[in-house]
Amino acid sequence: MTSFQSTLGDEPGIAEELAESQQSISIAEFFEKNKHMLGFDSGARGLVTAVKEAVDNALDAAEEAGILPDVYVEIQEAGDYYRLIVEDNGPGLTKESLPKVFGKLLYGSRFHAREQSRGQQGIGISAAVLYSQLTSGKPAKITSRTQGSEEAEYFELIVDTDENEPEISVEETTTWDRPHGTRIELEMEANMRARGQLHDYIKHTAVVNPHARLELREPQEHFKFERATDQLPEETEEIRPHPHGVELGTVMKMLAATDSQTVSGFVQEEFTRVGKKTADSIIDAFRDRHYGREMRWRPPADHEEIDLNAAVEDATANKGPDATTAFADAIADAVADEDRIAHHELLAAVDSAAETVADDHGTTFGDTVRENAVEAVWLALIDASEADDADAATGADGDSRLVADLYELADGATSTRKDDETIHAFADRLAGKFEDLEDDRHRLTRETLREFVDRAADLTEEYDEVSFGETARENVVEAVWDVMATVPDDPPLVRELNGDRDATSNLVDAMRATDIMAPPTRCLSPISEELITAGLEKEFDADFYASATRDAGVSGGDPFIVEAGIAYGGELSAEGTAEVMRFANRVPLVYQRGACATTDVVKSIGWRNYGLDQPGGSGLPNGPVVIMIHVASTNVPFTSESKDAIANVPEIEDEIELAIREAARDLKSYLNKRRSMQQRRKKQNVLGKILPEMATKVAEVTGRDEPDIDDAIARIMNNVLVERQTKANGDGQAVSVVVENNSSTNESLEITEIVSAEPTNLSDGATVVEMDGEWFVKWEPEVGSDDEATLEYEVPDDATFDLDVKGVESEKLTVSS
Ligand SMILES: Nc1ncnc2c1ncn2[C@@H]1O[C@H](COP(=O)(O)OP(=O)(O)OP(=O)(O)O)[C@@H](O)[C@H]1O
Repeated sequence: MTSFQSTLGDEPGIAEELAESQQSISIAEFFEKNKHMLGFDSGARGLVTAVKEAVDNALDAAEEAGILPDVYVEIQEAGDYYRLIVEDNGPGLTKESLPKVFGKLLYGSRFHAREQSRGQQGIGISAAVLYSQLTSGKPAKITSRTQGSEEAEYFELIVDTDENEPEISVEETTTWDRPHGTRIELEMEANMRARGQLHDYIKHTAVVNPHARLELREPQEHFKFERATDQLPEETEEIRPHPHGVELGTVMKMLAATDSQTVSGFVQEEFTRVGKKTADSIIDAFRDRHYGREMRWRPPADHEEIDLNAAVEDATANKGPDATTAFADAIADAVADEDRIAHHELLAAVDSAAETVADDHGTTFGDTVRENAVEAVWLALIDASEADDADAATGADGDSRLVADLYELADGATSTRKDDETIHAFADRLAGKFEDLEDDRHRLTRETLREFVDRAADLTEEYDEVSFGETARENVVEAVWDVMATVPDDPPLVRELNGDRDATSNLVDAMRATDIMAPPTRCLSPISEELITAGLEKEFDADFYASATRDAGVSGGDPFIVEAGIAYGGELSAEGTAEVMRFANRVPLVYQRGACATTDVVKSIGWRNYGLDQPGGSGLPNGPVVIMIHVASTNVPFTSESKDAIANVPEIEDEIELAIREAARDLKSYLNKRRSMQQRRKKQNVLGKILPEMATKVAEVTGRDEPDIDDAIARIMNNVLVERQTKANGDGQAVSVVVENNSSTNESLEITEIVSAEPTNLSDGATVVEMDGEWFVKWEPEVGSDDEATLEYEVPDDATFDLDVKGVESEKLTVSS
């Protein structure tokens, strides 16, 4: 039976017919259909996204111009629609760029800049315009006034989705009371169901942007967040990409575009943190990959009957006996001086011998003589047998020198469990591979070396019935590669590399393998530990706050910094799981929590280790905790264009984890301390109840005075005891404050006596301040463990006192006055 498919190709013109319906799609048309990708999937969400795009742009623009941002957001009900107005005091937009910014997707100033900014793609605000025109049919109304201009520009426009170009309906100049800035008015089908997310976005934006003034007026509520500081975030600078993490395709593009001619110039010019020395290291690593290394063999030992002098002399003709001997001696000495020697090193030694001897003897040693000498010595090194004593006795040939040399390397690199015979058989096979090499300089890449080792190991396993596992193989490769020499060949020029995928891939590998200083962080603007804590304190009434800012890392050539903060206890809700606050480049992320790398990392941490409750030992911890994470990067890897969630990039996840753990360690010590203080308090309460009863009983039985309970409690609890004693002294009284440190640590205290009369005869170290008829007498004694300090003064008889002690937690302190 003939199938439909098999006849399809026979019909003439069908491919042509199909081809006719193929056409390119404009990016605007694409996003018109796929608005969910940009965060405009519903009316509720669309409104939040539009606010976010406009506010992020306003903050970016003002900061870039060095202006403290002032952003006003208003949402009005407008019949069937909502009207969104966002006004900023930024630098404004020129008449030429304005229509494109709002009426063309993928148009912006940040896509190519390696500098931290909220905006990245050049899609955000034009997508909001697109969403508004799609749902309300109304154009966007934009007013903008640039600094110093008399008038403002006013436009009404939409995105022409066929062309992805702005379609302007109104264009005029107007007056505006703001000296500079931009005002956007969009109408859209929307609702306020995502009010919570909207408030969170504005509130959290205020937390991490304390230099901004933000106002939100919506149909039901009105918020104003005043500036908490006049300090703009440190200005960021654009940087070049870092060599760690740039992709192959990017480097190929960069090679095509660069003005540099050499690879050294290219890496220094186009990348950050690459100077001459680093460029040299990159080029060495590149040579290893591109050209391979040359094997270095051991020079002959004394017991080996290898006469390099004779070899050179035999190979040298017509130079006269003296010059020939001197030439041979110089080469043999140079070889003997090396631990190991590679072919190109031998070449250099022969050249140097030729120059010296030529000067001394007035003869020249041309290329042919030199080549003959190199060949003769090299053959002697790699071809000869090593006649050891045993062989000499039996007259048998020893192993080849290569076998002996490789045997030693392999023996040192493999476990002692492998017997001599196995290693020997392996070395023999590996040496055979070197001998078979077409390149008699014994030059090979690491991959080829690995193939040689694998082949030799496979054969050894097969014929000698022993195992030669992965670790042993890799160790042998490492040991041999280690003694091999990087070749001195010049790297290809940029024009030769350009378009050569394999060679460029070697360069990319070389850049990644080279130790290079972390990228400069002046392109980033982290919030800082201090401001994270301040922000959390402002927002959450907790008992404890911790924060951590990590050093910069690199991902995809872009530097990034991760910061974390934790708030615990206090007024935070103890019910349910921890609240996770996510930020990227100071922008709160309000959607897609479950798809975000930050959430994944928080869930993967064993929070029980840090003193939090975590059912099942994984997932979000329970309790009164807020965990805040900020990822700052010149290019945050979002999971989608709507920039809701950070992708699972391993280097970034590692740093997120380290930042959280750093803050969590502080939380753990706080919780541990709190727990031990709670136990102390419990114990002290019990003692405080039992001891007085016992004291009374003991006094009754013995007929003595009741002992001092405070003293006893302080000693049992290992507390610091501060006790005031007074004694009559003529007209007045002598006061001593005794500090008894029963704890196991040294303590620094701040002790203040507030006295109603002027004190005299103060003991050393006291300071006195009089205020409104009260004298504040202050000492700051350091009291060692098990030590005591006595602070003294005198006052008139009728004086009253008040003792205040600081520097020791209340649970570890007993004050008796
Ligand atoms: N309020 C504003 N004041 C001054 N310039 C602005 C303003 N809004 C936008 N721009 C300029 O317009 C460009 C495009 O903005 P758009 O929101 O489309 O993209 P973006 O912010 O660069 O990136 P993303 O798509 O990630 O939001 C910005 O890069 C910026 O140069």
